[in-house]
Amino acid sequence: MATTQFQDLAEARLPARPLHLAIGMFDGVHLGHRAVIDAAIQSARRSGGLAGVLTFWPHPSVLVRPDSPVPLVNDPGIKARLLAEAGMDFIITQRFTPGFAAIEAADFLPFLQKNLPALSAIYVGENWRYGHGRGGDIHSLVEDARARGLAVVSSQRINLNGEPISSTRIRACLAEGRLDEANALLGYSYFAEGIVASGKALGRAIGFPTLNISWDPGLRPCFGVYAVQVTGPKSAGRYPGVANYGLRPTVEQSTEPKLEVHLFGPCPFAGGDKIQVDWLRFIRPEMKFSSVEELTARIAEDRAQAEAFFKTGTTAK
Ligand SMILES: Cc1cc2nc3c(=O)[nH]c(=O)nc-3n(C[C@H](O)[C@H](O)[C@H](O)COP(=O)(O)O)c2cc1C
Ligand SMILES: Nc1ncnc2c1ncn2[C@@H]1O[C@H](COP(=O)(O)OP(=O)(O)OP(=O)(O)O)[C@@H](O)[C@H]1O
Repeated sequence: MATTQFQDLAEARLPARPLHLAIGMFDGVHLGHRAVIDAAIQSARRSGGLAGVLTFWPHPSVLVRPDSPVPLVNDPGIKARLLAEAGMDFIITQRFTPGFAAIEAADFLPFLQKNLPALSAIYVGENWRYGHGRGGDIHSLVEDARARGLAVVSSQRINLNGEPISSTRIRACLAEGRLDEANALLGYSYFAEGIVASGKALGRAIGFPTLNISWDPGLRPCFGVYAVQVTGPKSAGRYPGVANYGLRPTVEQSTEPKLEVHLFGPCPFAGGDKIQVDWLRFIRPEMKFSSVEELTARIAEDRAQAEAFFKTGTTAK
């Protein structure tokens, strides 16, 4: 079944089948989120109901502290795609307006039931908070739900290496170049999706042609060099390469980071193609070199390290 998307609870028109609703921001759709999502999907499949997600846009921090909102791992389109791939039947991206934020915890379930009369069960993590000022918690939720004939399925916090998995932890890993940990927490390889644009063609001149990708993530990962794998429209293959994400201080003065990928083999992609770049291993931080020759020599080393990673799973020389 194709996933149906709604921009607001008030617009959700769903068949009269029991609704199993997972609720949260789900930025990154990480392994902890998957526990909540999978519980909803399994119950829906067992009971002949529908599984859906109630998520929000923008992030609540945009209202609470507009000067420093939380930078997001996923834009709403990517998040919806990940949730659809997980098996969700519907996704409601509720606008997080001042009016919505003002709903008191005690009024939250009545509000949900008014918009989703077939609501049967709610799926959240045990630490989930809701309502104005995050006034409601799992205890109030269970109590209110029982009184209203709703089930609550709460997932225990999933940990990695003894620490809870969270979007916050993943953001810190990505920003600090701890890509292996970020990927382990996500349960998939962090990726960028964008359109191939034309570069300055200096890459070709120095022997390392690159695909320049238009990509402007909310959360900017650590500027640096990564072993990557590219997929795109022209062929079913996965193309290994080495990427730089950053400001390219050796060759330009810019404040807007760019993502560029040098593929090891022939490149089947051209300007205008939409490609996905999976980030597999952090190699080094971006640096300012004193000459293009020094940069070129270093890129040759980066390429060798990335090739070694694809052959042996390690980047050690
Ligand atoms: C593997 C790799 C590593 C790179 N590392 C750096 C770096 O540390 N510092 C930097 O200023 N530019 C770095 N670059 C960016 C180069 O400056 C850039 O690829 C080159 O100028 C070509 O740009 P163009 O494709 O827009 O012509 C790197 C590029 C690649 C492919
Ligand atoms: N590690 C986890 N284990 C189980 N459930 C989780 C875990 N992390 C989040 N959840 C649940 O998934 C839903 C979406 O969570 P939310 O996006 O608020 O999580 P988060 O990853 O903790 O984000 P942040 O770090 O930005 O606060 C919520 O119901 C939440 O309780």
